[in-house]
Amino acid sequence: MLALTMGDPAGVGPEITLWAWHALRRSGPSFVLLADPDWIASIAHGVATIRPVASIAEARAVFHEALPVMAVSAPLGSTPVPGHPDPGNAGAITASIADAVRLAMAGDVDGVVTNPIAKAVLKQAGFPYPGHTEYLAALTDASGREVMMLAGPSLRVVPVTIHVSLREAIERLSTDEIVRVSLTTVASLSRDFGIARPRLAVAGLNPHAGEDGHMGAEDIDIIRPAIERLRGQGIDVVGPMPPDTMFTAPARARYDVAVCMYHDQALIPLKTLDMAQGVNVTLGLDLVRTSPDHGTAFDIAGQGVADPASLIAALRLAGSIAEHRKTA
Ligand SMILES: NC(=O)C1=CN([C@@H]2O[C@H](COP(=O)(O)OP(=O)(O)OC[C@H]3O[C@@H](n4cnc5c(N)ncnc54)[C@H](O)[C@@H]3O)[C@@H](O)[C@H]2O)C=CC1
Ligand SMILES: NCC(=O)COP(=O)(O)O
Repeated sequence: MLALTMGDPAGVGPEITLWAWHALRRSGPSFVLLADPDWIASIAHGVATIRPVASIAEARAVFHEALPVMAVSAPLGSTPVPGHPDPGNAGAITASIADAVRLAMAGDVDGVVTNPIAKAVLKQAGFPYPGHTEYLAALTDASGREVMMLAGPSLRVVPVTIHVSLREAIERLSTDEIVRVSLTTVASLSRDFGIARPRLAVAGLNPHAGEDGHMGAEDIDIIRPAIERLRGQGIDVVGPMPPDTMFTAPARARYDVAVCMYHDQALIPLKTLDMAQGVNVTLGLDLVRTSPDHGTAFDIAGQGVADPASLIAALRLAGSIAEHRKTA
């Protein structure tokens, strides 16, 4: 049993949740939605039967016949309108995440799957974190240990720096941080994905990975020493790879994960290749957390055209990681 957060209720989260339940109700993994049961029931439109539940045992018992919904510890500020986010709902959105984490840390659920939130909307309401990844780390006393991975059928990527400007990403890049992120990634691929000896490809930062220092010094001064340290620890690693050619099909066949230097270096190839099936996984925490790779998609919310595939993949991957951890 997994806990699924409500995300921004004005985004596509609610409708893809209904379709995800429809797709998984027989095969699982089972999940309980943390949201306002009356509001979800008002939008279910025959796609799903909604069942308010007060316990995980109850959720487990009803999942094959109804989508179990557990009330969030903070109420909605207003009735959600698709495509029109309201910062007044930030309290319920973030409480849904905190409630899910509590259930996971207590061992009541096997993991947390999050629906998309709009960072700017939460910021307007005073939410101090740049995204789920950092909030989940804070909630589980693991700040500084979190790592973001995006995994799809064609590619896995890990950005060393996450939700910061490009300028700040370059300033923050360090040998220690590349090593930390890489080691956490290796441990997770081995424990959570069953890859005994993961092969890492570390991206360069600059064009042509710096062209021997003629196009930037970071590849030589920061990235190469990290690769040498990782090799010294027995890790199968190559790099710094010229970023413009490391995502071609023949290059991808030679590694299990690309360690990238900044958010878009990682997420552009991932979403270009695997948008519909990509899953965001948080590594380095004491709980299992996945989410769809896409955002709130306010432009199409409520129109009945949102694709639930990435959320379904996120639920399946969380179930699979939880199983791997139980048997590890
Ligand atoms: N895990 C999370 O909570 C994430 C949240 N976001 C947030 O989402 C908000 C919007 O971000 P955008 O950059 O516009 O990205 P987005 O992923 O919401 O939308 C980009 C494009 O993809 C389409 N799209 C997204 N999901 C789709 C789906 N399930 N089916 C069909 N089409 C889909 C949208 O209609 C839009 O044209 C931002 O506030 C951002 O912070 C973005 C990424 C992840
Ligand atoms: N672009 C990925 C993203 O914004 C997801 O971040 P998070 O909310 O999972 O931390």
